[in-house]
Amino acid sequence: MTTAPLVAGVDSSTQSTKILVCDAETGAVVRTGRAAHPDATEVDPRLWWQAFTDAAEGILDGVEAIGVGGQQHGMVTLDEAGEVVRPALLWNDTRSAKAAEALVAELGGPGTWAQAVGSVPVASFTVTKLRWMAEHEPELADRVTRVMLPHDWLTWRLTGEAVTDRGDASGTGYFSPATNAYRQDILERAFGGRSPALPRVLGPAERAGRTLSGALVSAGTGDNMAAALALGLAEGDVVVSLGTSGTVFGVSEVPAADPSGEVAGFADATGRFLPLACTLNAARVLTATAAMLGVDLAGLDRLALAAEPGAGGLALLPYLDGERTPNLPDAAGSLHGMRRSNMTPENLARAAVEGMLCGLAAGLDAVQAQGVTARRVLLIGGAAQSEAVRAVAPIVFGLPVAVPEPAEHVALGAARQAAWALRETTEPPAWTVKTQVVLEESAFGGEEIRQRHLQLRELVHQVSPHK
Ligand SMILES: Nc1ncnc2c1ncn2[C@@H]1O[C@H](COP(=O)(O)OP(=O)(O)O)[C@@H](O)[C@H]1O
Ligand SMILES: O=C(CO)[C@@H](O)[C@H](O)COP(=O)(O)O
Repeated sequence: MTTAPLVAGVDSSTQSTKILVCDAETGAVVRTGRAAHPDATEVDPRLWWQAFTDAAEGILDGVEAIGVGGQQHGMVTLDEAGEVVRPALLWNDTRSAKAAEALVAELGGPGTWAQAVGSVPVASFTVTKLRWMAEHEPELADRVTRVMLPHDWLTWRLTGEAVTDRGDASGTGYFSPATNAYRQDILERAFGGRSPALPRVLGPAERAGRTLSGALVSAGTGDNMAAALALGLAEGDVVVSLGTSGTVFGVSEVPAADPSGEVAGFADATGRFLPLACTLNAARVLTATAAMLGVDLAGLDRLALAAEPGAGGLALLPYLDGERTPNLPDAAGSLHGMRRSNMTPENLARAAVEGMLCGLAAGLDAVQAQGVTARRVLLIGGAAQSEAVRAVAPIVFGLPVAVPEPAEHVALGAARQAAWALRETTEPPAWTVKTQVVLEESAFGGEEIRQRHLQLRELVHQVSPHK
């Protein structure tokens, strides 16, 4: 009997590093590892390396190939000696919001950006962080000779090669997914005329290099692209991922260019495109609400499930960390519609779940407006494990919701990419994803909940300093 090679997939996301060691033929998970990241919006990349080595402790024996999926957009700056110049600014750091506004205006407005790089940059995008650094830390900016994304930096630590893929590159704001080329002019304009080196963009199954111990390393990609690769998205499938960020995306054969900025026209990890809408407030809305109510996440589920759909008229607009879509970086959350009769822990728990999902429902509309067909939602990410989220999602989305078997889908996709690079085949290996439950859509109450959420959004937009 021959045994299949082992491959490893790494998910270096906002809150933690997770590693899956998988059978390269079937994708069956053989071993797992995990380590936490600091809770901050700027993080020294060396802490990600530490988390990687902690999570990898004792599980990589016999692994022939590794792929790295990473949180998108983070700005990693390196000097001549390859040392980190400053802590990385993460996708959820909103300090570059003004820089984003200025850059959008300078290049000719949102439509010009959407055509140039597929997306209208907001504070999340790397290009705006470089502008912020050029303006606020010019002496540090002068020392920067190389710029990378989080997954690029980990791949570089593993192989010594400065490489990326078009999926993650498409979140920088200086790479065009439509032409597969960097926009050096945009990079230089943003970074005050400086011209740092950028990682070489590899094809989907190309090899980045080898680790010191000889394991092959694949190109790696952004975390959402890795999840899409794990799930092998078909036409009609739309993913809703509920991690630190909430994302909605589907695979497309054509690039998106949404001048409203609601949808980012990313590339995927297979040579196609990944139109995506992203909110800043997802799983942590639930942890914050649970803490406020003095319960754990299971307790929050029980409370939310004990309330009626619509939470008795209570609505939560969960802009707890500001918001990205809609672009309201300085906004705070709002609780609306309070009456003596509805101010119960049950309704508050329900309003948190509904409010979080309504933000994603707006993203679903926006992604569909960009030509993505949605016949079912695949629910993934940490908060997809919540019973209340599973109950409310089909109501709010008005679509059947399938929950793939619990797995770290980003790490799984990175492992699948590693197996693909190992085999050097034209298509990724045929791993199958099992669906755990399918929840039928429910027309009951969804439209009313969404409408109330939209009205509350309008109210908040009127008083927000950015709109
Ligand atoms: N059963 C659950 N109910 C609600 N939230 C959950 C549950 N299990 C995990 N989470 C949340 O999921 C988040 C982690 O999800 P994950 O997708 O790993 O995030 P990230 O990729 O951003 O690091 C945490 O905020 C955690 O509280
Ligand atoms: O910025 C985006 C997508 O554009 C985020 O989705 C990040 O990629 C972080 O992902 P999580 O750690 O929340 O999964």
